[in-house]
Amino acid sequence: MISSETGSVLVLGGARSGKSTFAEALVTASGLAMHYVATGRAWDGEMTSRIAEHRDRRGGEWQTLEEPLALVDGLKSIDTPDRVILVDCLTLWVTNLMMEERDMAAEFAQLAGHMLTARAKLIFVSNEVGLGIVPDNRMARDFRDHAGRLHQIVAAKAAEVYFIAAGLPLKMKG
Ligand SMILES: Nc1nc2c(ncn2[C@@H]2O[C@H](COP(=O)(O)OP(=O)(O)OP(=O)(O)O)[C@@H](O)[C@H]2O)c(=O)[nH]1
Repeated sequence: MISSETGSVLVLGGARSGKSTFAEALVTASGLAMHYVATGRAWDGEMTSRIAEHRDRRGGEWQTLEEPLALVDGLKSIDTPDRVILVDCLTLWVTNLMMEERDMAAEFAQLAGHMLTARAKLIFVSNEVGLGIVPDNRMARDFRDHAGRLHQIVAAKAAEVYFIAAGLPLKMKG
């Protein structure tokens, strides 16, 4: 039997699959105060314009928190039951943790622990990066493995899990 331990949601999909738009719609439908936790960084002009596009789409009703590394601390700082928090996205968080050579298992365990006690509704967006051919460099293989492990941890705790492809959601859990 598939079980869940929290009211959280995980939304997985490929690049430009429509996963962020789908997750944003879940947030809007919740009727709760809308918070966006961005793990991305504007490291170049292209990312800056992608971020600007996201901000325009969200509009002024959202509160945005940028937490490239201290994701759990960020989530704890706004953890009240009247809030829904969209975390976009777990894979960029994994990238940032790897760049800083953090203890991945410890970071993932901390997030899983927070999911069990969170009072806010949590919606996680992440890239499914494990479907292609085996990457030819070690770092990309490690990244793919860390992301896969994190997805399993978060999916096990989540009440609902969706996979998005071509803008269409497939409900996998809940
Ligand atoms: N720093 C920061 N990053 C943001 C903000 N809004 C969005 N982002 C980042 O922008 C990233 C999404 O970029 P895109 O490349 O457009 O998304 P995508 O995954 O290709 O496309 P979708 O599947 O449609 O979501 C997210 O992972 C966020 O971390 C913001 O206000 N500040």
